Amino acid sequence: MDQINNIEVVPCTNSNYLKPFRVHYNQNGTKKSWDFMRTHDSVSVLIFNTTSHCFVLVKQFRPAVYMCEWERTKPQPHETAEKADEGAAEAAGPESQEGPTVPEEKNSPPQPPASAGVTYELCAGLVDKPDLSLEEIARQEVLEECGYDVPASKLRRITSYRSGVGVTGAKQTMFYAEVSDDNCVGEGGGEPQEGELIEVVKVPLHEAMTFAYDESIPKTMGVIFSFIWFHNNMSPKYKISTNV
Ligand SMILES: Nc1nc(=O)c2ncn([C@@H]3O[C@H](COP(=O)(O)OP(=O)(O)O[C@H]4O[C@H](CO)[C@@H](O)[C@H](O)[C@H]4O)[C@@H](O)[C@H]3O)c2[nH]1
Ligand SMILES: [Mg+2]
Repeated sequence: MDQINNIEVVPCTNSNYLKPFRVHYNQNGTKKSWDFMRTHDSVSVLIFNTTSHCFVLVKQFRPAVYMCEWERTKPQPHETAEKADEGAAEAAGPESQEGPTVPEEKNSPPQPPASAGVTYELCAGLVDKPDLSLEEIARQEVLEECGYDVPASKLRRITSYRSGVGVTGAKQTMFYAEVSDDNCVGEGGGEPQEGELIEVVKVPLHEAMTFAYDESIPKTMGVIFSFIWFHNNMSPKYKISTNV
């Protein structure tokens, strides 16, 4: 289990990963504006191991998810005794540009466990290498994060879609990779020099649909969609019956 401590939230003024903007525009004669972030597009890969009949997922600590959980478990302003500060606190908000915020204030509940920020995801990565094809980026992620060496030509494109239409509008392209134990050349786990701490986890095929709809298991939409895609497109080949 990861140890998460010394948390401090500060304004993000300069990032290699996201840039906030405000766009002004006229829509059908009405003046409007919208705040959004520019980020990288991404790829994700549904990996199915034909030796063990398991899906191969990754599990990792996501700071953004953790901070959402923290916010959710914090008492609402009307529940705190600090009525006088309420207006200012509400106007500024923890993520405002006013300066650093340490979430651990008096009256705050104890810090949530690290597990509150850990999610199950498809193997995925940012499209941040302009000279590489999406397939090649996906191939590298499968190797780095999950330890399977599969040629880019064996990746089947499932579809692409917009992730986060309100905030980023970024496109994610999803692939399917069939692997066997023979393709396993390492443990995966991500690039330690990039600070990635990824756990590779297997979900048996016969448990996939229950897993997909179990709300107590935090996961991405990609996991749910791809399991259903497999169910609709590949299940006959693997002769399974699932109860959805
Ligand atoms: N975001 C960020 N902020 C930092 O401050 C920050 N500091 C370092 N990094 C580094 O950026 C790299 C990001 O890793 P990946 O290329 O594997 O991309 P993912 O984070 O897996 O994101 C994909 O998968 C997600 C799940 O399906 C989707 O939601 C995303 O759309 C999709 O891109 C890692 O080396 C990480 O150490 C940061 N990354
Ligand atoms: Mg990744």
